[in-house]
Amino acid sequence: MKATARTIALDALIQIEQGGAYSNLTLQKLLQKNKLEDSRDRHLVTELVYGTIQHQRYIDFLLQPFLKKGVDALDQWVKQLLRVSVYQFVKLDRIPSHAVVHEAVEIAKKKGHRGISGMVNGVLRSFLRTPLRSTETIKDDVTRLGMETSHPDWMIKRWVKQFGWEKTKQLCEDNNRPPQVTIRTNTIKDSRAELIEKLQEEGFEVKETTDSPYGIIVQSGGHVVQSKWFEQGYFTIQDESSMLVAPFVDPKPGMVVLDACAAPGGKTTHLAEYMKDEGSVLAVDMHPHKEKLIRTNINRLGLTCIETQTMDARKLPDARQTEYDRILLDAPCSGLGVIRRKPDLKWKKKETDSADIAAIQYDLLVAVSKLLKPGGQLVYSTCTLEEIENQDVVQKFLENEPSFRQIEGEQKLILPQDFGSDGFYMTKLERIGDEQ
Ligand SMILES: C[S@@+](CC[C@H](N)C(=O)[O-])C[C@H]1O[C@@H](n2cnc3c(N)ncnc32)[C@H](O)[C@@H]1O
Repeated sequence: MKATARTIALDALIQIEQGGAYSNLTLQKLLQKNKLEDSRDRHLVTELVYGTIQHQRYIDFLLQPFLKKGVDALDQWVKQLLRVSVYQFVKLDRIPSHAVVHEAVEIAKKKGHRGISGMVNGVLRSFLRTPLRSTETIKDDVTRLGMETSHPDWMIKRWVKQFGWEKTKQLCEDNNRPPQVTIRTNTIKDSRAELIEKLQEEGFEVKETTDSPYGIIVQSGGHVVQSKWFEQGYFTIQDESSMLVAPFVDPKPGMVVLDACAAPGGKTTHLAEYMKDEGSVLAVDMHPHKEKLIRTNINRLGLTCIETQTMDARKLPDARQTEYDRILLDAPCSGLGVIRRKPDLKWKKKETDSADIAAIQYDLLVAVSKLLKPGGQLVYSTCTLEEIENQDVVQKFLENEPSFRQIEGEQKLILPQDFGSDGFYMTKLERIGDEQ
């Protein structure tokens, strides 16, 4: 079967649900393998995959009455084919319904037998003849919000406890909006204002970010990695929340800095740029292939003060005698602040995952804290919103490590709705100096 936008989207949806890889990586791989000529087709694949996963729970709710044994009893590919078709019916105005049905039936004929294509045809046509099922009959507020915005109940309940109802509702709605494309100026090479001019000359429509003085929002003009200034190291693609971390760590030129969980190096390279490439930054990550990603970024940006190492950061105190002025622990986490970029997290993560990863985060924090100079500062950050992985980890650490204190006022929790960037947590700890 010749690959089309819809068959590629279907393959991606099947692989994402069955396999371990996250949506962004699977999609990237499939788009690279099947080279679609037309950029509109590439956009359509992305839209179909993200949209279907984003609205999965709602789509299944709408489909349920048309399936005798329910959505989950279907073969994986039939389930995804029905889901992606319903997504187009209810969320995309520009594709005529008869075209959606026709394409789905053609795919079903090629992939299955006549019975299946007949069933797909029947379900989709009945769906179109019937008024949309209403969520108003769902009595429980959490389940109704979960159904309407497609989030699991447990996630909503936890957020309601942390943020209250209104913020949670907004958060769920914002998680289904596409994130902005933002880039960070490499200040070693250029100023933000000059980079803006360069990009405008290339035809990109851009504007400054509001919270980071280094960020640029790319509104249109194509894929910004195709700009010649990307290849020449003038910028890094990075979300605005992540751009706030290096200034929060605030390392001075000449300092000795550790970035303990560094790949792919978005924050490491910002730390080096912030230090005017003077001093030293050690970038550690557990996985060898990820160390290579950091190196690629360092080379592209033309930075010289960074050393990289593959290692489990929990073993660093045995491996290194150095004492650091600043440490960044941008810890592995459940990632629930970046659902806009990886909507499948909603379906892949389990309620107990945060507690499991919190144990690793705590061990990492204890280990790297041993390498901090007295008077030095350590930033703990994650791209999740969960208290268990953020405030609770820090609290437990402070209770067990009396030589550390949390610097007053130096704790930020950013929600996607705050200024349109990823959900993020960061806080600053200090090792109390010898004289105190
Ligand atoms: C949140 S990501 C870091 C993102 C990075 N700071 C950036 O801004 O580009 C967490 C990283 O921690 C790494 N990691 C997980 N466990 C680790 C460990 N025990 N030691 C070192 N790195 C670890 C993962 O491979 C992953 O690359």
